[in-house]
Amino acid sequence: MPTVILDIEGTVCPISFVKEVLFPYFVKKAPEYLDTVDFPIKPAEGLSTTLLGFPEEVTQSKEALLAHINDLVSRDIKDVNLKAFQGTVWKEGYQNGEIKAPVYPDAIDLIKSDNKVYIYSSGSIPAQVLLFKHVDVDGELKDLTSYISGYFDISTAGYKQEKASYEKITKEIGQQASELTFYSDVAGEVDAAIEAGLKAVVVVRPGNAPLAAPEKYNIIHSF
Ligand SMILES: CSCCC(=O)C(=O)COP(=O)(O)O
Ligand SMILES: [Mg+2]
Repeated sequence: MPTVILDIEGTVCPISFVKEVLFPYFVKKAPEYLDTVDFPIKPAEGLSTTLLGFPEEVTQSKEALLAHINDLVSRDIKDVNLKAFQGTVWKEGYQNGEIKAPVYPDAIDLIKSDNKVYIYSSGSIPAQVLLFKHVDVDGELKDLTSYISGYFDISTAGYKQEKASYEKITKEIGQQASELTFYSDVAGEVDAAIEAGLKAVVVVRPGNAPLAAPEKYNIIHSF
């Protein structure tokens, strides 16, 4: 049974879903969440623990923290604390039906196939699970999590353009690197996976950034 590792944004769902739905939802809701904690933030349970991961100088006031968070979002910085906070906020949107994940039909077919499927995204693992629990299939919500063997994010595996992250994932999965195929829209991620000995394929979807050197890669437009 082949084993595949799938990126999310730009691979199994459109980049526009992340940039035009998930990020704006987070930016709109984040202030309300910050209203639930006292500033300067002190060690406590729940959201405060996540927020204390941000640099100390920005956890002194709501205004400073919001400015920092909005800056990270606008530059699409893959920051562990930001990703954890985003997952917390998106949970509300998925649960109240405002957010549904537009996973490409061919990606749904792959996930439901005989392949062993793992996910590796910069989005936090709780955010990944929410996404695959709330997949929009012709207007109906479907939960695909039972088809997924495991999840990796930047807090568990490391950054996606680093060879060591794929070595760690290979060890966790417990197969030879050469038996694993990683799919991503980002050439730097595919390069890192190949360096670690995995097979890797670039997925080109509508709206993805153009590749600088397409001739270097195995490319697909759908699974
Ligand atoms: C649950 S993924 C949400 C999107 C996100 O925050 C992100 O950073 C996607 O990055 P990817 O590694 O999937 O391209
Ligand atoms: Mg991606």
